[in-house]
Amino acid sequence: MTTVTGQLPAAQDPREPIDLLMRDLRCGAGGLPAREAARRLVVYGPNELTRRGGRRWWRELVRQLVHPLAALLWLAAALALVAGTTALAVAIGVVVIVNAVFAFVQEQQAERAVEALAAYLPQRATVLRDGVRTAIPAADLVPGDVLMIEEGERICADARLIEGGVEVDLSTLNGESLPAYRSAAETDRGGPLLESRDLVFSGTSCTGGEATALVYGTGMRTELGRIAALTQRVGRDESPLEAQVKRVAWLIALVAVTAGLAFLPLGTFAAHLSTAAAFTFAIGLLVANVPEGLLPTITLALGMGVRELARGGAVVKRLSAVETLGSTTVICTDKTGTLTMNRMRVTAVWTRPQRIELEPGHPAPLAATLRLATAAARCNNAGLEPETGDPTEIALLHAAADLGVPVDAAARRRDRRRQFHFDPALRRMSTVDEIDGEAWLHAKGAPEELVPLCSRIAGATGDHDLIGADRAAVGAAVAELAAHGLRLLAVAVRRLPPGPPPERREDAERDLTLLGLIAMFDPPRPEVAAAVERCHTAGIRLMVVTGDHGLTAAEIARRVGIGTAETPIVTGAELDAMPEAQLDRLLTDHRELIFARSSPEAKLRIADALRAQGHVVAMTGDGVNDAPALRRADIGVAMGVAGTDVAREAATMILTDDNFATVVTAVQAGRRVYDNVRKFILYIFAHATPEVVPFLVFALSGGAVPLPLTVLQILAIDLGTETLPALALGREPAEPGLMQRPPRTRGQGVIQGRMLVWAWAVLGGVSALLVLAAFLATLLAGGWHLGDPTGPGTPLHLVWREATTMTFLGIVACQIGTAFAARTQTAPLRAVGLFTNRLLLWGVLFEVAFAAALVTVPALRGLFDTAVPGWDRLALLLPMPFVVWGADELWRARLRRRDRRPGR
Ligand SMILES: Nc1ncnc2c1ncn2[C@@H]1O[C@H](COP(=O)(O)OP(=O)(O)OP(=O)(O)O)[C@@H](O)[C@H]1O
Repeated sequence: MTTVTGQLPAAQDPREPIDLLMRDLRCGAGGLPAREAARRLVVYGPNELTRRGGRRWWRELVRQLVHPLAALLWLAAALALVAGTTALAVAIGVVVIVNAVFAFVQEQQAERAVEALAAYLPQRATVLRDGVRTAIPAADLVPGDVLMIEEGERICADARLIEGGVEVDLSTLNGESLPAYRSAAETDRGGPLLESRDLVFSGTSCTGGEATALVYGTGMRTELGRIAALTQRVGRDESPLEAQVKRVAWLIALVAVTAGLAFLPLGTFAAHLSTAAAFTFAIGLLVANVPEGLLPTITLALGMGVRELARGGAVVKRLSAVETLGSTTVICTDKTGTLTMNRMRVTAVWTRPQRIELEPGHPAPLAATLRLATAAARCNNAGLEPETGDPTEIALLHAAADLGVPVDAAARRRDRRRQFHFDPALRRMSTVDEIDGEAWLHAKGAPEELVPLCSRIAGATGDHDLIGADRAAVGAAVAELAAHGLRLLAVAVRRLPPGPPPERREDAERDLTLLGLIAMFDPPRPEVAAAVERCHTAGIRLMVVTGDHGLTAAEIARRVGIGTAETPIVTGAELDAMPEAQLDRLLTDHRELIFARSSPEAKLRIADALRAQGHVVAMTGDGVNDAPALRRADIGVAMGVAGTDVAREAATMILTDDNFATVVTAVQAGRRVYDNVRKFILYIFAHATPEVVPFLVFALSGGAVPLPLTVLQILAIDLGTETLPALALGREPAEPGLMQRPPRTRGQGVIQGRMLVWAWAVLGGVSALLVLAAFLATLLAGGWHLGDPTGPGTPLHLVWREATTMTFLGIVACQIGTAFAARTQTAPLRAVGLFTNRLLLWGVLFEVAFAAALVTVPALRGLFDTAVPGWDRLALLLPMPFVVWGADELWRARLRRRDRRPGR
């Protein structure tokens, strides 16, 4: 190994001859010593892109102050100023600013929730340190490191290949979608750096092959770092929910403006107000009804959803995913590692002369069995001390060791001459190994793939031609073992003719001698059965799409509750031959299906067919080839542990525990967040009726009934007392029955007719009646008669102030009832418990304190035209929340009865 001097490498040309580059980087092919790497890390800094911080947040804040709804409010403030009501103009100005700050904080929080996700998925890289393969966090890579690149990995630094060749997807750097081949054997001295055929770059991914490379640029000193200034911020897409709410917000703003304008003639001609007063009320109506706070509140709720999902093991990349998850109708899941634990154990070894169950005290293996175990240990890339590599191969090594066959990794590496990697499409791999001067091909793979390549089979007395009877025996063994849910591998060998080993796979993997079968068990994850059950009650369909044998998949699926004996098993070959119409029929006729021996293309086809039928599809995958299907599904789900970086990049959601149950939990969380958004929209909408009706009464009575509520009081409700309870509703726990109802249909709006009727007519209607009754009762009790003047200086002015205070406090009281009513959509409140949302209790306390301050603090009293009502009046307020909430309970009970009626 090269000794590293105390000096730091100077800037170098990555295309100079490799020995010069190594000299410049002061490193060798054996990698850096760990201590030198640590020192370089201090000097070069972590291998990360630094954010351009600075004044960005200012821009965000200003954006909140000038967005169209805020502009509308500014206009209202200007009009108020023109109308001579400076206090109102100032109040509106304050409202816009407070709102902007609020929205800014909410959006920042939501954004931070998404950004914090990176911590859940640390990128790792494999390097040689002190000559030993070591996995390190990608952030610790330094120039001079020797990096090992494998298929499916994201390349995390700029590097020069020193061995091997890889296909890389450079699309992040040059937008080119076709993979490029990069090889240590090529050299390019001139031309653009990105096109050099022996260089690979940070931010790209390896889609095939493997290579060793020398890192020369990390962090901001990479090609990606150079263009990072343009791409640093992850784009924030607007979710359909946000787009919908934005549309509704605009619609309501339009209604508010129209209502405000309509009030002008109504106020001046019907209520005989002065133009200035009519203006003031019109502005009040407008300000009260423009739902400027709605959107940031929804963004925050989605952001909180993202954070909560991440804690539960599901990292989503976009806010909108939370919402899509909630409407998932089909989950297409693979089997190994998702439904099962990916903890393989060989249970049986089958050869033509002997079948051994690998239990303690199993019989001594015959020569044929030992030969099979030896081949399986050769054609293997795993290690036992410590356990490294693919769980299938680790299990094979354990079995081989158990049968007394040597499994030493160093010896295996020493004898290996060539390897044909495991190809998920071919479902087999092979190695060429030199044993006692002879070259042998060792192959293992799915029996359907490997047996057709065999012309001979190992028997009790030596090898013989593979005849019909042997094929039948192998077929029977496969069927029998797979029906027990066992995963099967066939193992074969071939003695190669002298000379260099074949270059091409097809030339090597032929004329094989079948040694036998290995059966292994991969236990289902214990939590999966309950998750499957949850899917069943929630009306979510399940499809198993696996690379494994149909019978194995069907048995494992049956054990976790997916499918029955009648569930069709469709193999990859059958699917390939199936016309679209037949596939569509199959998907319509069966709620659950098993797609076995399926290819990544099959996944894509299934996802497309399901989506064309209107389904919202969540699809799991972990390989490089799964990326297109993951992109095409509504929710692509990649595995955080076993998945490749390429799959993770294509996915919308990454499971940090690879567990199917987590997908279901995420769907549940998605449903809950969506529900909660509806809850606070309901709550915010409900106040419109009790706020608008008093104005109408005033206007329609031609001013004979004095104004029951002032503009500033409306502002105090909408932008003061209600804010915290609305936010708290976004944190409601899941409502009972959340996973007992069918998924919502694609395109179903978040705001529906039934909900508006509920908000405006039921909750709002009852509230309006109550507050008007309290207002009129206070006026009448104070000696007022219809038409009596109540303006400043009149004898009844104080009575009117007391009465408006009652309207104001009445609305606050009713909204407390509404908040509790909004907590459930159909279930009775007792089913969720009164005290289960602590935040809401705090919100209500704030609401009461805020309202009390407006009524009791003398300075505020003057501004808001309030007065302290007597105890007898206050007592009128007490039942109000209960009446609103009670009316709502009755309404919900009616809905429950209707939904239960047969035929619904
Ligand atoms: N390391 C390996 N060497 C040779 N053959 C293998 C190896 N791993 C798997 N196979 C064979 O390829 C088949 C498909 O494996 P693949 O990994 O594509 O799917 P799977 O893990 O069985 O299922 P799923 O798609 O549900 O994760 C296996 O059933 C097995 O027969």
